[in-house]
Amino acid sequence: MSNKLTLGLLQLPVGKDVADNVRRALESITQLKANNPQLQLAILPESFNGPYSVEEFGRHAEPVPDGPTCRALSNLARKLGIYIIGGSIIERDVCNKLYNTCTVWAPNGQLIGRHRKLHLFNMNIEPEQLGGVQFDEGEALTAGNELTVVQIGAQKVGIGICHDKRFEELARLYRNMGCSMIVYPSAFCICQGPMHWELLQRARAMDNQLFVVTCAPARDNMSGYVAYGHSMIVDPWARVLREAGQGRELIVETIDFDTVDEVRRQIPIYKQRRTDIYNQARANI
Ligand SMILES: O=C(O)CCC(=O)C(=O)O
Repeated sequence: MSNKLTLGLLQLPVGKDVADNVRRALESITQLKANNPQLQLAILPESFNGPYSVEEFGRHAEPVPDGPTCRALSNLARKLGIYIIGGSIIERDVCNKLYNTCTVWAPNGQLIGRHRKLHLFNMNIEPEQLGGVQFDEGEALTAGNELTVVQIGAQKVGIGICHDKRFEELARLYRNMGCSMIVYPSAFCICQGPMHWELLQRARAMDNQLFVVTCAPARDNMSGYVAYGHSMIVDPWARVLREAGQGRELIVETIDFDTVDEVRRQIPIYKQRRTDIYNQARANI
């Protein structure tokens, strides 16, 4: 099996109307595939079908996988014969709990992964700091409890959502589970984005020697939560391979997973780790 994968990042605007957002996502993926027949995987942003807002989550929540957005993604994956990492949507479960959920679809339209955001975004940066940001997803959402690894072609891919990328233990576990790429649909805002967005991705890529990919919404200065944009592909050397700007942008890139082995062979930190010492120290904390 080829060690290459052609993926597309769809940095799309997200408005108030769910049907419009979904239609735009479907049309954009269809167009991207028409222009790039080699496309194998399309990736959407966090909360791609509705506003990223604690007050609005309940309004646009849907069942997974039996809601209209999931059905549309499944049909499109099958029609185009590609994988889709469906950014995230707000999921309403049978007990009426809400989750920030990423669904992953195979080229036959089957659901192969459902990741409920593990680390809910909770931050209170004071206004003096770069405009500040106050956000607490926990006011409306419940955190997931499971890691999610999906098989995409020959690769194992770990899934996280936005704030999940701040937690290096999660990325480490994905690496230990055999992943060669982690995909984080995301929506950082313009406050902490410039400080931490690229750094976090490069750090996760460097520590774990794998590809790190994010897809963010396009910036809308009039929305309540102004997204940073800058969807990105970072390679296992921790180099930024591709980076979007702030507006609507579609990126297509073919990545070569031989780079993963190349880096792991040349900088063999995983053979050098002193887990004996770490475990001993951990037991004494
Ligand atoms: O961790 C951050 O700084 C931002 C997180 C975020 O925007 C999110 O989880 O949606």
